[in-house]
Amino acid sequence: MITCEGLVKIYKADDLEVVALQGLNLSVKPGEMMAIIGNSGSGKSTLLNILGGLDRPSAGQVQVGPWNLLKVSDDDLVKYKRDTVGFIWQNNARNLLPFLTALENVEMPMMFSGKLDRAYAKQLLEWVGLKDRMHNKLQQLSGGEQQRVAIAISLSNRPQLLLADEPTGSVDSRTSDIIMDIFRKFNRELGLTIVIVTHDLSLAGKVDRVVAIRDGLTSTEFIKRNPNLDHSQPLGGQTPEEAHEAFVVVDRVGRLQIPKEYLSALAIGDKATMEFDGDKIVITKPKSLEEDETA
Ligand SMILES: Nc1ncnc2c1ncn2[C@@H]1O[C@H](COP(=O)(O)OP(=O)(O)OP(=O)(O)O)[C@@H](O)[C@H]1O
Repeated sequence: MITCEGLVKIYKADDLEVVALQGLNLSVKPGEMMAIIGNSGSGKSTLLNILGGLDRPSAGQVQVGPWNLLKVSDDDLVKYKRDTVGFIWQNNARNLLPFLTALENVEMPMMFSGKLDRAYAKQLLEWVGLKDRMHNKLQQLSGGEQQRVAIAISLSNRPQLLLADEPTGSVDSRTSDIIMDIFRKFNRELGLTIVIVTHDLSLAGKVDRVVAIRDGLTSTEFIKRNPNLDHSQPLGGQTPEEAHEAFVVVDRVGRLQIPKEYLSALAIGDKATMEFDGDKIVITKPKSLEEDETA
């Protein structure tokens, strides 16, 4: 569904350049429900905005289904945003209208794209557990309920891909569990591909795969230990390490990222010695640094 190769995003402000993504690789299969985790400033939102067609990449490759998002024309990008992708933000005020009912809010994007389908709008609200509240105005709903309306809206045009930026960032842990269960239901029953961006490690146990981003690059990948695990059983509170098997990401040309804490523990600066030891590769501080530097 998604392939990013060597994805680069540079923001230019006055004379300053910020390299938010520096050659990121990522691949997401159709029907996968995965999370991208990283610290503040690691490039998560930048990646999601590019995948959602809200921002253009600077270089590299980014393909979502049949769409090449580096080369797509502005007109096609509008079609892509309308038909292929659904978006959920942490701050749902961005796509909700408080003076309309939940149902009217879900119908609004359908009207914009000329495909009003009231039965489907009602079905979506029922799926997110708001059957009895669909005629309430948004301002009469709680924050968690509004977030569920936002999920229904994001699916109103039947996208194949759902992108969620910190979807549980401003709700309590019970509501967070409800939202993750709703995502899982849509993933299973509609085959929806879901990419969730978060810095909340407790969401990790609820997805099939977690990709960690560090400094604009994918660094580590966590894959669920038992993919057949019943997803309806809450795994909340588990860290990626507990619920998943961890792998370091090795890109197509053999590059990998060594965690900063490992490098500083061994006082490795900009050079290291690498030895192949039959069945492992050993990375150590250079034995003869001076020799190395004069070479
Ligand atoms: N529009 C912009 N102009 C300039 N720099 C930007 C812009 N958007 C993001 N950046 C910079 O790019 C880097 C990555 O930002 P990004 O928002 O993608 O990180 P993030 O991982 O989503 O962080 P957070 O969790 O805090 O939202 C940061 O250094 C940020 O300051």
